[in-house]
Amino acid sequence: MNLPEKARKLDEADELRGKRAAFVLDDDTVYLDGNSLGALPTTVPGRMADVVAREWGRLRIRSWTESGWWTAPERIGDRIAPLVGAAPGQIVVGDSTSVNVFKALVGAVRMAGAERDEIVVDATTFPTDGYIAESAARMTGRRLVAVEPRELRSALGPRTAVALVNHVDYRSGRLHDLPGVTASAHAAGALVVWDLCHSAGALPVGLDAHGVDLAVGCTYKYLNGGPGSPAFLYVRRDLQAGFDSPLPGWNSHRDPFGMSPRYEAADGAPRGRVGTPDILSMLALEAALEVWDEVPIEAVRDKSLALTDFFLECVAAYVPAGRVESITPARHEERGSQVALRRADAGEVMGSLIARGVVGDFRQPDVLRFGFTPLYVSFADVERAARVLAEVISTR
Ligand SMILES: Cc1ncc(COP(=O)(O)O)c(C=O)c1O
Ligand SMILES: Nc1c(O)cccc1C(=O)C[C@H](N)C(=O)O
Repeated sequence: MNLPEKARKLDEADELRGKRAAFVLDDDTVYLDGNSLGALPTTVPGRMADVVAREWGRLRIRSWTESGWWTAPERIGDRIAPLVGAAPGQIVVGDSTSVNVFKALVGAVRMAGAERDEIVVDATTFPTDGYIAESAARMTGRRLVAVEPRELRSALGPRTAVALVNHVDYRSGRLHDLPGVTASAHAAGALVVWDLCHSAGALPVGLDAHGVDLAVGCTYKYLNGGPGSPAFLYVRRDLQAGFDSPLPGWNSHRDPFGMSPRYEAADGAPRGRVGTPDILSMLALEAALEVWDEVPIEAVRDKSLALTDFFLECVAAYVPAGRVESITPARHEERGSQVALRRADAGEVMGSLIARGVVGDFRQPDVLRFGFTPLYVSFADVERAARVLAEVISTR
């Protein structure tokens, strides 16, 4: 069977194929950039029109209560919860991932105790996490220790307050061992904060099952919340009472409208809130999450692995050996939902791919990054992307 035929067969058998119609996409483009900005779900424009015209335009201030604006951060957190394996009441939506990394790290250091004087961060982290961790370490008088992911488990010890780890590496697509690293952190008496930006909505995370302490993630990638949609913060239920937020804004007060000069933290997930939520973005995200109704995250993972396997197969068949090198692990247990190919002229190659309708990312210094969003990427897309990649490379 040739590869286009194989793609057709795989698409016919794909139980998620109907979900593509739930997104605004054009058939001329193969969109492999959902790990940077997810596509627009068809549920969003109508909902936004209603939020603006009726809830804001006509109800105005009444919408904080009558339209459920005030409680949106917790309500939408509960909608994300099953996708990352969390029971309700532990996730709050708001702010950016960067801000939530700060809250989680400083909150964890405060819970860990004074004798634990190190913050460990994975050395390959997405830059914002590293920058924030450095600042959090300076502010809390801790030492920042950057460790290669494969050495993380042995680096955790009696001095570790908290480790901040990316679940999936944004550049290589490597999936880190969340159960193993979490268990090692706990064995060392330390806490762990996971950055789920590249795994939430792409694969099962199992936050509760693995006893994760705190986690953060963005919602504009695999959760399709839109540009700059708010991030989320998970604090495990039994840690919530001890979570002392470094940004105790009035929205996290036990009685915000009491307007008391004395701060008293709210119970539960709302303790992670800060100031007034970004309602328009937040409600766009809520509408976007409707596409997940009746979609098991396990089915998404199965298709994701099938898509990345098929892409690697097509690249191997179409691109002459030695012209690209995959830096994404071949083993399923170590692979997220993207494939990263290394080539010295990756920037120019990605430019040509985009000009031919295959949209991925270039990441410094030499990485072609292709993200596979199982809800709307087809096997035919995958075959076409690999074929166009081979054409572009053959001209260089
Ligand atoms: C792993 C990771 N963390 C954090 C961020 C950024 O977070 P923010 O929402 O603050 O821009 C990204 C992507 O932008 C990311 O890939
Ligand atoms: N957040 C982004 C943005 O505001 C503009 C462009 C790209 C992004 C991204 O999300 C980048 C992404 N985190 C990455 O893994 O490279």
